[in-house]
Amino acid sequence: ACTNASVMVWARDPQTAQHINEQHRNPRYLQDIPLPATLAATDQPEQAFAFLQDAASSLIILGTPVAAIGQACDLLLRYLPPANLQTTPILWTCKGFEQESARLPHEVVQDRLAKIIPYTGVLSGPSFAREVAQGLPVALTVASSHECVTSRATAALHAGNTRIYRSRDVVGVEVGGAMKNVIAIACGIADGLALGMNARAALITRGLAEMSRFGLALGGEPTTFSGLTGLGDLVLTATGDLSRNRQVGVALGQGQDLASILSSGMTAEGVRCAQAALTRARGLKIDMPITEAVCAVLFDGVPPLDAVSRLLSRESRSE
Ligand SMILES: NC(=O)C1=CN([C@@H]2O[C@H](COP(=O)(O)OP(=O)(O)OC[C@H]3O[C@@H](n4cnc5c(N)ncnc54)[C@H](OP(=O)(O)O)[C@@H]3O)[C@@H](O)[C@H]2O)C=CC1
Ligand SMILES: O=C(CO)COP(=O)(O)O
Repeated sequence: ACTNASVMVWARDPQTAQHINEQHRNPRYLQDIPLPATLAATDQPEQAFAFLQDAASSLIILGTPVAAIGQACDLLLRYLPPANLQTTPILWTCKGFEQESARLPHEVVQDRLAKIIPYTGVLSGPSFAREVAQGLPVALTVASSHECVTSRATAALHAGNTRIYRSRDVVGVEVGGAMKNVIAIACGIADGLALGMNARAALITRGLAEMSRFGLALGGEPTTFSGLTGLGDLVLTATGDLSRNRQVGVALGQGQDLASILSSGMTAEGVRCAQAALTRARGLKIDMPITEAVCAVLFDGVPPLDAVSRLLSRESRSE
């Protein structure tokens, strides 16, 4: 979707890789969208990394959910050629907190790669995969503490209908990406209950306040939360029907139970990370009423309307 650069996809499923090479479509995701002729796939990590011949101009993007980011790092450590270790930037796209450890993706990556692979960063922002694959306009942020990472990512991805903005605020960008999913579930619940557009606007605005409070406490910068990866992605996910997190919320609001909603195997990172985010926020003494309400509905069997009543019955406060 970005440039005419050659792209090699590593897929863990050999049949998926074969199908991509032969049919130029992904049989599992967005099957209706033809893939560019410059994109090839393999299930062999050695073959994927051998593709990175020009270490100076290559870029690796880890496109897995948060739950697999540690495994993806292990794969890099095992198979990335020595020439690439100190030169090729690694970006990830996942949005959330790790379920068991409540760590942000960069904390997982740092733990695994820091001493061996220095150049890492996060790619985030409002970007439904379907629209990106269709080549529609999109603006994203790449954040890293290394300028060489943001400039390489910009050189590789900023083209045509794709705009790349640069940031140094990895924490703020990751907190925005994680929390917008949780708030999108809350907005979906409100819409599933037909509570109206005023309620949705209130949840987005107070959700942004919640995201910002939490993000600042974790070390993010204030302006990041009004940017693409904060407000931008929050508005997209909370209001756009392509959002899987929003879809989960709508179904809950309409009375379906969580197990049946997730039975298709759909990825909804907000479900996976809401409890971890809450645990981490409590440790920092940050008040997160909307996240608490979402967790109560997801995990404690609280009926959606009761969770809304709890939110509404909170004491009045200054904005
Ligand atoms: N979809 C979207 O619009 C956007 C998603 N994101 C974020 O990016 C991340 C990924 O999202 P998305 O692509 O939608 O998720 P999906 O679950 O739809 O796809 C994830 C991909 O990761 C692969 N994968 C999962 N686990 C592993 C593993 N252990 N080892 C190797 N590969 C693995 C899957 O392989 P397999 O097919 O074999 O299961 C699949 O190809 C999420 O955190 C999401 O929030 C960010 C921006 C937009
Ligand atoms: O992150 C996304 C858009 O930026 C995709 O949102 P969902 O994971 O809710 O589909």
